[in-house]
Amino acid sequence: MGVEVWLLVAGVVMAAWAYSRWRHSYWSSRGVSTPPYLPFLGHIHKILSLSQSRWHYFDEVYHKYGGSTFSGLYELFHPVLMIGDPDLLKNILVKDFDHFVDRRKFLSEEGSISNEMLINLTGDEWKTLRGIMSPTFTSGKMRSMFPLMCEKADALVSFSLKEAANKPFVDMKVNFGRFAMDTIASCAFGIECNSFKSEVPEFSKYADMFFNFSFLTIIKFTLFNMFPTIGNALRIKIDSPCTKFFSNVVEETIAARNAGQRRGDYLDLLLDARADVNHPIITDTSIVPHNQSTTTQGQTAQETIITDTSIVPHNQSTTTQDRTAQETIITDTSTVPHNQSTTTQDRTAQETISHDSFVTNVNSIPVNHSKQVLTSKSIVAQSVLFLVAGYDTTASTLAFSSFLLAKHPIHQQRLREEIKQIIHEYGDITYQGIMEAKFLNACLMETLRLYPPSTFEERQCTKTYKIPGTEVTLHPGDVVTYPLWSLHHDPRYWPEPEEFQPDRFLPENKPNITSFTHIPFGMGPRNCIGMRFALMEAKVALAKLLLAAEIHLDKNHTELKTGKSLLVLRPDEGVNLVITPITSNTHG
Ligand code: HEM
Repeated sequence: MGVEVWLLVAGVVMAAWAYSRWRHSYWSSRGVSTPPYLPFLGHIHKILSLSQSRWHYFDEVYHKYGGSTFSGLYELFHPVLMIGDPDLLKNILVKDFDHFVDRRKFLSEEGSISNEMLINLTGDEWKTLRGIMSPTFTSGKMRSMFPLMCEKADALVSFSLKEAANKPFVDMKVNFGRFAMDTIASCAFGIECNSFKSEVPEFSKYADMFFNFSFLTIIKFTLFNMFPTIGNALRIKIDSPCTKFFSNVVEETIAARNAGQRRGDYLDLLLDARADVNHPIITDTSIVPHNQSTTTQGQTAQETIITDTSIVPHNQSTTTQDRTAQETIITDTSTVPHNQSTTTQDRTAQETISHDSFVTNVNSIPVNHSKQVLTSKSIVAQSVLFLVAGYDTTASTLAFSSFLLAKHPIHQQRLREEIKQIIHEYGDITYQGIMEAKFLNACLMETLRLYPPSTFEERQCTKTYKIPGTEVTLHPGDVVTYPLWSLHHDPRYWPEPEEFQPDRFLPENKPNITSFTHIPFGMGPRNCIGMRFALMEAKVALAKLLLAAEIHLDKNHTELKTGKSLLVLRPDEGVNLVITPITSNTHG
């Protein structure tokens, strides 16, 4: 090769290197420090590492590179800001939410229903859909789903006891998975998947696929999202076969509903939004709770929503429609202040899910009613999302909590005593009793602190935003990530952070908790929409299980392994427990 060619190659390399340096000066030019990074790659090799889960790398950034306040990262050239300061998070997730309404879109191939799921929607589309879906999770709806949850929990207990009679230990992760799937399918869609009746439950098998990301899938996914046009041109497929399976199930169920079988459940809410938003149809209101203010059987879905939102004070001056929109949104933010007029159990519901007492400015997130019409595809998308989003998260939470309670028999016995006390008071496991069970709530909160299924979350900046108290300005498109796992394990907020100490979450100790350091469901108007549902079903399952059996660690499975799954936190090798039935003599 001639000298000219070498010079040309050297010139191209230097220009590329200078370009990379320029792109990677995004954070330093704004006064934000960054962990060491590689030219061109930035931090992507760390974020997508095969040898280390993402939350472990984030924890390193949090502790070593300023992430506990904020630290700049690059996914190739794309800037991502990690924010670990609870006060700043409060601003981003709640106070200045209107600058961070969106999450980064994670696209799948063109035409995929994943692109239409709530989790992926942005701006007005998200607001409208969230407003439609939220009424599924009001306290009234939870109360009406309670008997179904109890039925599924009974099935879980008898199945687990039967297994325990024939095996030295039972993998409770698998059984909680069956329970979570049966509960969601039954409560939201009236589908009976009978997971306890088959050796390999079909629904759980497909839902598992959704979460078993191989490294190749993550690479394909990342590249596709960085270069969607190329991804589509190359016809890269990201959707897992599970999406097709669940779509078919939902489509069949919708066909049955169209033929007249209505239940007033989640699916009907979506179908009503498709049918005619001003005159929604509820032909069978059996699942809708009876309320004092309910007048006629044929009341509209919107009226039903209003009667459900008993935890929110009604603003006399708003019109019915406005009130519905506001209440719909208020009820799903865990930041609503306690109100004098709320009933005991509703207040407990709020306390269960929040230690924060400041207001989200819901008026800043208006809902446009005229657009509340869903396409059939969107309905299928939200239904599939419901099935998969609530499955692994809830099953893992239950598996982790059962492991921790087996490891700490004193807490297990204390919890059992609390449940017996509730039965003594209410005659049975009731909605109200469960809502008032403080130690049960504390055990779940502490489990979610130690093992949050989602270890980090994101928001995308939608309007130019100066981070309060700094000179740093974020621009539309910048991504903010918050390290849930690190906040939950930070010894500054949680003394002896690795210890299972449920008492931290008892009402008398809640003043010691720093706001925004325990956020397993996220926070603010875009928090987890299924939080109440997940907590209620987890509480019912734990209560029923501990009442019927003692759980112990198996001697060969005393350690919990996590970290194989690179994105979500779950027990890698199940949770194998020895289950000993409690006879009726020892029961009372
Ligand atoms: C223990 C169980 C669960 C945990 C720990 C959990 C956690 C989370 C977290 C951390 C987020 C993101 C919040 C944020 O960005 O601030 C989220 C969002 C979401 N979750 Fe859950 N979740 C659970 C159960 C459920 C259930 C049962 C459902 C459905 C019934 C569900 C449906 C969703 C949906 C649809 C979103 C997206 C909300 C939106 O973008 O508006 N989750 N969840």
